[in-house]
Amino acid sequence: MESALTITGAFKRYSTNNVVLKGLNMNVPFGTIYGLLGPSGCGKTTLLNCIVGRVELDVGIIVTRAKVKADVGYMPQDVALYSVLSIEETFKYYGRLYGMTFSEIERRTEQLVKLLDLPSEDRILETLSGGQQRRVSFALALIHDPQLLILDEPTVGLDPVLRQSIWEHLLKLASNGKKTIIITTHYIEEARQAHIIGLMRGGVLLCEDAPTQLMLTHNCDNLEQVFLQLSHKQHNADGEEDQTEYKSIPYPEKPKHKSPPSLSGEGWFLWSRFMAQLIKNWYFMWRNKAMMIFLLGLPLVQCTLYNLAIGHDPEGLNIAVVAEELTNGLGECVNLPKTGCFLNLPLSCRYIDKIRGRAINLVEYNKLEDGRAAVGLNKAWGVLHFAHNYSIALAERINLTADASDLAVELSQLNVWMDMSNQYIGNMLREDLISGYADFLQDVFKDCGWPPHAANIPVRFEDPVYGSRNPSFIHFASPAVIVVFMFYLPLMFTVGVMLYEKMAGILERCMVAGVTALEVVVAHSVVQFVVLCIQGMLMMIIMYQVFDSPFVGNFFLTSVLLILQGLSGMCFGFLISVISDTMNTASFMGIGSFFPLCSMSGMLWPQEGMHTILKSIGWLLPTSLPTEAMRALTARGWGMDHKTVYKGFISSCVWILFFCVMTRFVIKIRKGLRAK
Ligand SMILES: Nc1ncnc2c1ncn2[C@@H]1O[C@H](COP(=O)(O)OP(=O)(O)OP(=O)(O)O)[C@@H](O)[C@H]1O
Repeated sequence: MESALTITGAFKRYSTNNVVLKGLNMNVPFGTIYGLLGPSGCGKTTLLNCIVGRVELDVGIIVTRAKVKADVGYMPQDVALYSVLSIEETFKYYGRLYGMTFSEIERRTEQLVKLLDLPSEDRILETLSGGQQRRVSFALALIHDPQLLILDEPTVGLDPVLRQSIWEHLLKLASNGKKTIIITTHYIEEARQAHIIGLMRGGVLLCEDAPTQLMLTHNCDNLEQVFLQLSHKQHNADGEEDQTEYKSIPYPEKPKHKSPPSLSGEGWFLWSRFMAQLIKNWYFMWRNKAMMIFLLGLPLVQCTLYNLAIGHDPEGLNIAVVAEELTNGLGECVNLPKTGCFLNLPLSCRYIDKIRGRAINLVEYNKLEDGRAAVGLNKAWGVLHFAHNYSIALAERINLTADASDLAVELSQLNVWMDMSNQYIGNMLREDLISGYADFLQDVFKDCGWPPHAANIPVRFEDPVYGSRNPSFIHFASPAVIVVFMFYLPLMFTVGVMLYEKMAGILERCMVAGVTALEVVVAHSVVQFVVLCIQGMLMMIIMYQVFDSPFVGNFFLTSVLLILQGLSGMCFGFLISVISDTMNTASFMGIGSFFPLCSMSGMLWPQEGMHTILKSIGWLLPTSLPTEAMRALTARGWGMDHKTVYKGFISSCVWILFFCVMTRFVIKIRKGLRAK
């Protein structure tokens, strides 16, 4: 009888102590149903995985009439389908993968829904029972009418009537359609309907023959007894010379003749398969509306929160005031003139008036000890102390300048004790108190007819070359915030989607159907590109239109830089997805990389202020140079001819390349490890 598939001398192990296939030989005649029977863990699934190319044999040869992956219909043990897609969408996706037209898919869907008693086509897979999901999975193996069907326990958990109708259909396929079917099942009696039975135990096939012939040869009434008899023989075979056929062959010392994959794909990139991937991605996003809203809403919310929460000067900060020269306290100030050259009146009132504002809230204390205690108890951020004849001493200091007495210099001093435990608040208050003093003194000089500038230190800050006179932290950090978000949002999306497909076995199932890694990556990149363009646009609108961060640069160049940054994050996502096998590992990698990237990329603090060693490597990080380039583009309006700008672009491109090469490298290493 002509062979549809032969396996010779197959060995496969997952580790040195876990040899699963031990020199297995198998012959599946053309146009038959081959029932592969064996106890749990004997290696049936591993064998089927080797046939469809999910797993590589270490040693051995697989020869099959099926030449390309599309000639095979495969139903894995796990459902491995997109649970958020409907039955119809799933059929369309797989149909398109196999190059079927939409009308062919429709016709076939109708037949299969009837045959397998599937629920309505618009039902979402996750709403189906386990048995219904398995039937959808089975239908997908049949959808393109393949010549070789590999079915891993297709009838488990099904109603006996349905099981019978499935077997009848398989028999029809084998006899009328000349299809070859390899099927594993736990129901031994059900397997009697197969044309050939292969009894597998301990990584070898104990025998393969027609079920009736098997029972006849071994003089048994049923297959169960045959299996028991053969299992005993295999168990006792070790010591007996004449029963070598049951012995498992030791794993070869140096596995050498690895056979090439028995099934080839149809090229690295097929437009129809790529389009099928795109359609599936669209269905996936459409069904995951909550995820998409989150992905597009997150940059909006994050940028808005960032602008509302960060960078604004604190307000309502208490400052204690002890003015010994005011016998009736600060209330005295109300009746004093706010302007004019009255050096004999308490000048502390005019200064206090200058600093009183939104940021500073003045709280009066009678004694210096009380004021200082208030700072100690965190009731005030600082205490201002005016001596009892502060104004007289200050007037003497102004009038006599160089001839003023030491006592006058001492008493004209405004003493301040600050709580500097909070760097930003401490520095801001200090700056306000000093600039307020300069303003107050200038006013006095002006009112007395003296040149106001003489009250200042002789340094004049002209209009800044770049930026504003009062730059804010928010303007410093916003380019970095956009760059970091543009890196991490695609990373999250890519890792989420890729790991979901990988962990559910969906990716492998698609690859068995012929999809290539290139098609998966390109289809994902197209979707990701659209998503990241929208995300980037939203962030730019929030940052530069709604909240008015300075933007004096070239919009096109800035957009290109952000897109490159997004692609770099996506490629990092690919790398994390191939390294990690679980969401936990991926989360650790994502979170673990987030903080070093934020702290060392100049987002929170200028790189110039970092430790020398960190400074020498910090610029290498994927967000460092692009952040500087973004600042140069948006705040300085520099172009591509400037080093800071083009270095940002080069950095993003190099990181994209690096992540891609590393991803390829990790895939290769992991493949090598699996093969060992
Ligand atoms: N990816 C893997 N890594 C390591 N060991 C594996 C892997 N896959 C399978 N094994 C081991 O190989 C052996 C055979 O597993 P396999 O799934 O092929 O058996 P099976 O006959 O299909 O069992 P069942 O009928 O329960 O599905 C088992 O001991 C299993 O633990």
